[in-house]
Amino acid sequence: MSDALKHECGIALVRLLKPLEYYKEKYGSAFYGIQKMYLMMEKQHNRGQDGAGFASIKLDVDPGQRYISRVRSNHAQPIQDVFAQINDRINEELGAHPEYADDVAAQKANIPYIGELFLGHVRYGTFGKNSIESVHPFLRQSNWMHRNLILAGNFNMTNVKELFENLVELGQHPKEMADTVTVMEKIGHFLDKEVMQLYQDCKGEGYSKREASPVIADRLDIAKILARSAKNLDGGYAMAGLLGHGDAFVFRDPAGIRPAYFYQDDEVVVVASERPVIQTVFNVPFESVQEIEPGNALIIKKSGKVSMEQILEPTVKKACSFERIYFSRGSDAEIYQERKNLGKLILPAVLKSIDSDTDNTVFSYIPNTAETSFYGLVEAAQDFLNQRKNNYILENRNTLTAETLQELLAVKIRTEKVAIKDAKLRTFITEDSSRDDLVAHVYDVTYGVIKPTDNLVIIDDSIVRGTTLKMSIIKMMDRLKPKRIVIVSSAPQIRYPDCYGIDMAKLEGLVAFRAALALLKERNLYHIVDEVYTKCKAQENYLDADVVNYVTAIYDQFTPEEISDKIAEMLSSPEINAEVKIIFQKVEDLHIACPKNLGDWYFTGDYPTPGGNRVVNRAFMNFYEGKDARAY
Ligand SMILES: NC(=O)CC[C@H](N)C(=O)O
Repeated sequence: MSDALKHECGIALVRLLKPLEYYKEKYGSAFYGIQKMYLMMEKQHNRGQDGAGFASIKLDVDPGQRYISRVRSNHAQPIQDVFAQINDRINEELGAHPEYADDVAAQKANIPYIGELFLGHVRYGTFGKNSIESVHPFLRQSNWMHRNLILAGNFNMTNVKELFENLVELGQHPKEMADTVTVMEKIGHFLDKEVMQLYQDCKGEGYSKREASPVIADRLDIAKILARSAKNLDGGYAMAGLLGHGDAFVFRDPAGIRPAYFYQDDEVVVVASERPVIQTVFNVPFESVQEIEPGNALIIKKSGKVSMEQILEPTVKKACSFERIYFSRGSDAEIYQERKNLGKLILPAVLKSIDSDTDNTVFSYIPNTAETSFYGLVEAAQDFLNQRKNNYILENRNTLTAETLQELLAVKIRTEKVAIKDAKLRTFITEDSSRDDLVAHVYDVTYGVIKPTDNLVIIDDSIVRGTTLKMSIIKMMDRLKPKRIVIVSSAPQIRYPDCYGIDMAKLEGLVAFRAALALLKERNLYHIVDEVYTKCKAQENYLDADVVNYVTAIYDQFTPEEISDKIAEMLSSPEINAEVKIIFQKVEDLHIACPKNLGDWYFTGDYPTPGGNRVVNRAFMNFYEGKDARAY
């Protein structure tokens, strides 16, 4: 994506099912779990670079011994920083105590971070700021082992404010309004309740307080706690939690908006936000990694018992399609094919834009995430060309000479690496004066491969704000003096805000929205903007279930092509000599390419939870009232 879009988070959970000695013997180190966590987090760095955090739990320790460790960082390279801290500390201890080297029991007793249960997180915030306090995992401490709660999630709730109010209604006094704290305190509240209940039961059965503690831990019904806590949640989430004594869970929203995958054998249980992370780090095949089903929680009891339990009734599955288009790594077997299909399916529109003149067209892509859809586009273009050659040969088979046949077969689809991101330049971009010129050079171009008679087709994953296209890419492409620049977006037009984990909560930032406004103005239809506002305003105090997305009226007046053409016009400027065209994927084709991820609210306004309609209304009102704020 040429626009920097802050998005996503990644979770990583590992539970070692065997005693630590086993890993020392088999893999040469009792720090096996930490090493795996490092890899799992690094392999998800694409999901978040605002911050990273790690927590670990040692099972079965004696009172007085530390059993929970946590490190968080919001430094420039947060994952590196977290593991540098962990490494330093471990090496310090091992250096000071050479006798620990082969003594796993001593390592576990004396060195932090080593343990049997781990939770990691990489963050791009969608709520609050990027302070260290906002970095996951969050920790709710207690002197009772089983009441310690550690939480990390890839999530965004549309109703955090309401959830926060609920806590206050319960008499609580949360010390901050971070969304993760709110969710954690909610789970914490029901955890406390469950513990109380179990304690009463134990008491009735004649257990002493001390005896009751492990019995409570054993009997804790995680599914019940989660079901109570999740009742009013409205959002997209994959929430991972650990309890101090060693239970763990990962719980996914009922529409399956946010992703969560797991793997299990007799040594480990592993959860991550992306499948290939688990495949690579544990060297296991595609089929052995499964999805946590929507509305379900994977529950790992301290005993090692693993179960999948339904927490909430699943709704229609609307897994986020942006995961497939852009966020998740394309190394996933399915995602790789899906991205290629996105490229393939858009070829007809591309051919139309270049009058099928493939001889005078160079195909390229904007690095790096669009590379896979580029391969798909080019394969489809090759098929098209072959078909054309076929037809020609069949039609002219009587007159064809060896030379013309050779000439014909030599014709190829022209592909070049035209745009190269010059990442280093970004750090200079500070001052406002001459900023535009600097920004223009964020992308470098390859000279000498484009002729003035050529079309230049560039595929990108998606176009959000269009700023980089306007300020840099199109300007730099124009220096190559093509006849026409065709920008191809493998995603449809982004028309509506996200409220489920992508930090895209403002309408006026979206180039499609600005284009629609411009068209409304041009055609003297701007009164529709006022009408939409009035309708949104009237719904302000409605229950979420009753709110309708009226913002669709802004787009309803126009065909997608009209909006695309307007976007092209807005991204071009008088000094650009080439004709600029923009093509977006059709929503129907997106669904054909990515059939398992039908969540498309940012393209269609079709939100999978009632809170989504409230958010899009709020976003519109924020725009209309000139408020620069997130809409949830
Ligand atoms: N992208 C995410 O999943 C963010 C998680 C959470 N909402 C935060 O801001 O910390």
